[in-house]
Amino acid sequence: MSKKYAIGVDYGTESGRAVLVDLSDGTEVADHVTPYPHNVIDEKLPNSGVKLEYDWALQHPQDYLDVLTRSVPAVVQASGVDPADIIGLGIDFTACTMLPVDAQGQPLCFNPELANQPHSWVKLWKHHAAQDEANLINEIAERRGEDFLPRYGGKISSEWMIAKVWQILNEAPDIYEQTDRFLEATDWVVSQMTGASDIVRNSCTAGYKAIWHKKKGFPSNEFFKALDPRLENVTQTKLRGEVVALGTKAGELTESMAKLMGLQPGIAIAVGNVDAHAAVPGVGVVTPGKLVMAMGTSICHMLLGTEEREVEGMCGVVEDGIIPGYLGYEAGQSAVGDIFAWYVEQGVPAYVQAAAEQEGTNVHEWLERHASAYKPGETGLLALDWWNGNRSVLVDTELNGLILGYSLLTKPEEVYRSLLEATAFGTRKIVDAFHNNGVEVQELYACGGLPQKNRLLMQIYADVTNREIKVADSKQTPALGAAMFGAVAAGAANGGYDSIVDAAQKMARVRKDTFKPIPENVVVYEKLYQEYSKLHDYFGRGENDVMKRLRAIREEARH
Ligand SMILES: Nc1ncnc2c1ncn2[C@@H]1O[C@H](COP(=O)(O)OP(=O)(O)O)[C@@H](O)[C@H]1O
Ligand SMILES: O=C(CO)[C@@H](O)[C@@H](O)COP(=O)(O)O
Repeated sequence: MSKKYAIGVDYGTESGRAVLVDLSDGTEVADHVTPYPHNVIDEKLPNSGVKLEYDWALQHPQDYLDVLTRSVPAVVQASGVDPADIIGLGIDFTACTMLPVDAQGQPLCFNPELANQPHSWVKLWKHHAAQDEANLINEIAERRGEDFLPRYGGKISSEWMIAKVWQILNEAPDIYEQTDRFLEATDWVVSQMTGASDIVRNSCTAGYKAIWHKKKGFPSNEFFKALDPRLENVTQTKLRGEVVALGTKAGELTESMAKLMGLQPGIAIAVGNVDAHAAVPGVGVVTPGKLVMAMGTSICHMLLGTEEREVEGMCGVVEDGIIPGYLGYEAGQSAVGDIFAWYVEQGVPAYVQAAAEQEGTNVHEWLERHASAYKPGETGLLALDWWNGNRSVLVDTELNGLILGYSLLTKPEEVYRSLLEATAFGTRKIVDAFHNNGVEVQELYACGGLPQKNRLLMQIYADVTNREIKVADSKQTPALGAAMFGAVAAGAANGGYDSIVDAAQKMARVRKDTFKPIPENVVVYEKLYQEYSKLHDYFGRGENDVMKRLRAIREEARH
């Protein structure tokens, strides 16, 4: 039998990439990236120019289809593989990235009459403008003693489905009315490939992002009624749809999409998945004790467990949510690479840019090299990593960043180093929260763009957490994981696999080189972490709500 292949498509925040994978050993034969033509829409709507409010982050659904029709043919062509040997395709996505669709499954923003209404567009995961709704969801759920709250670390995030749906209802009831269903973008893109009129939802986003439970389903209608009487039946109406397990075949590729994607019609399309969750088998983790960090613009922390535990501020624990047979735990930091990008774009003096350019390197690399010359603690700086709020463990998007310890001698590379360290302290908070609450963390596994881009960052993470870090050998780990799920959807009988564990065992690899904690650094970072924790609690747990007061003053000033 000839070699068989699957394709994984990873939808990130700014681009989508396709990877064509050899199913015998996981070799990534070809990959191709399509930057989203409209990128993140956070200032004004395309065409109409309608201005967006603060904290909004939208996307254009056509950009997702462009990834399929540009990157997929590109990998098939570059690999020289016969499309007849490509047996399955899986996708993974940022989440909760959601959109309203009509009865035909078409995004409302495709309708020219609705395109000038911000609420008709895709809300990206980092759309944070539904915080008021999230606060009320939490208040009401707590008052009613809803048993789902502990599964989400005590708080439902404004990034998630219910808060976003409610924001649409509150601010654009007409759009809410015209919505047939609210879908995760990952499920919508799958439906576009399978042409299925009955759209299936994947258990991962349903569980982590829409408060769905394998045994209990969604929260009760009474709960939704208590939020808002207009939401009473939302789970039977606009959130309806069969919820199926990861690895399930959602359907088969349609003739028309096959033509556009350069594939054969009828191949297996797996149900959608989330980027971070797909990365777990992608890095070969199929057992507890190993925390996987998908490190990019943000970090998602993924961990398997055998018992349901309550962990402060975790994003969620979902049965079978990552690997069937285990409880999947997720936590996260909503900005990491994004913070470094902010500094490079907004904070670096011209002489650094000029020096980097002259040396033929990019500003990140220049800063990393110069920051590496410092010992832990030597900068005298300490930062709180809340440039995009705090996802875990405080679950509060209204917190902001802070850098302490500036002097007239402070150098840009010192600030950069303090930002790298701040994000490592944020990860340490998460590791401690799991480990101290009975969900063991023995080793760290890293994947995503950052481990390949910044060695200093990775060493700091090993030192701050005092744990060895293994790095994925794959450059595109979520896409590799997605391809594995595509192979599972196809099944062993067709040259794929019958379970994700089988697929991961054959196809995943980590690099030989690992990052090991350096004992003398660990000691200094322990001291700095204690200081970080004090600042974290002071500004983040209500002792001094100055960050929130500043926000309120800013809002007043803007209106
Ligand atoms: N050398 C570097 N060191 C640290 N961060 C970097 C470096 N180069 C780029 N970045 C950051 O990496 C992030 C992109 O990560 P990547 O994993 O490629 O994307 P995504 O999260 O969208 O999948 C950006 O936020 C960017 O600022
Ligand atoms: O929230 C999740 C997963 O639950 C991510 O999709 C979101 O943080 C975006 O991740 P990336 O920064 O694109 O890697």
